[in-house]
Amino acid sequence: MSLRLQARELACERDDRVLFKGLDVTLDAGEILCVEGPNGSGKTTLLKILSGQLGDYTGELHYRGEPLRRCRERFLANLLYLGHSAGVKAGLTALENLAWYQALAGDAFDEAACERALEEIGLAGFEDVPVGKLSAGQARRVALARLALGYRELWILDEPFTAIDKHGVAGLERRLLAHAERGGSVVITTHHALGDMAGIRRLALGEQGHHGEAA
Ligand SMILES: Nc1ncnc2c1ncn2[C@@H]1O[C@H](COP(=O)(O)OP(=O)(O)OP(=O)(O)O)[C@@H](O)[C@H]1O
Repeated sequence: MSLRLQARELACERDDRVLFKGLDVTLDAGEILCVEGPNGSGKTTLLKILSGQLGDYTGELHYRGEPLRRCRERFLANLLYLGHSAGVKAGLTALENLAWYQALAGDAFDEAACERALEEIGLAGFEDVPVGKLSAGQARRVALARLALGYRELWILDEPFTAIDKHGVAGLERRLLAHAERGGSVVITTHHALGDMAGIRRLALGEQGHHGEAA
């Protein structure tokens, strides 16, 4: 398995409070890492650091053995980051949102692929509905449809299960496993208890000791 993402001695403070320090994270191809911890323990902050969105931390971050700052473009081309909020445009339809994502990623608009992604995520028939008129769970599903749009080897997903029903959660868990099986990697935070996902690694932040990594 090739080493994909490696963080060494990461430390981050907010308002003079240490969120974590001495944190080592490694993520190989085919691995799923679940970052756990109570509210405010730094999960979102860590995911933002790992996805190259924050600079105010100390420690080292490497992607495929190279310092991230030296290969940022290649790293971003291989990354799919889904943030805490659904991050969808309320004034655009479900289909237009996916077209927008594709354009942002520098991909050509592929209407058939977008429709397929929406169907896979349970939104067949809602393609032309403005996202502002969808339910919270449906809007989240529009964001999640990006997981089926093109291939990115690294997924960093912040609370992707928010507002998703039981059936949708099971489908998303299957999608994560399938991604790992084909060599993709995932870093995920969730307050949702993940189902029986063999091989998942866990990283505990917060009260368990802010830098303990469990197998
Ligand atoms: N830009 C910022 N400026 C100041 N403090 C911040 C900033 N971003 C986050 N924090 C603080 O850092 C702490 C960790 O926030 P973070 O969002 O990483 O926690 P979390 O573990 O993801 O929480 P939750 O489970 O509630 O989503 C919080 O106390 C938050 O107020």
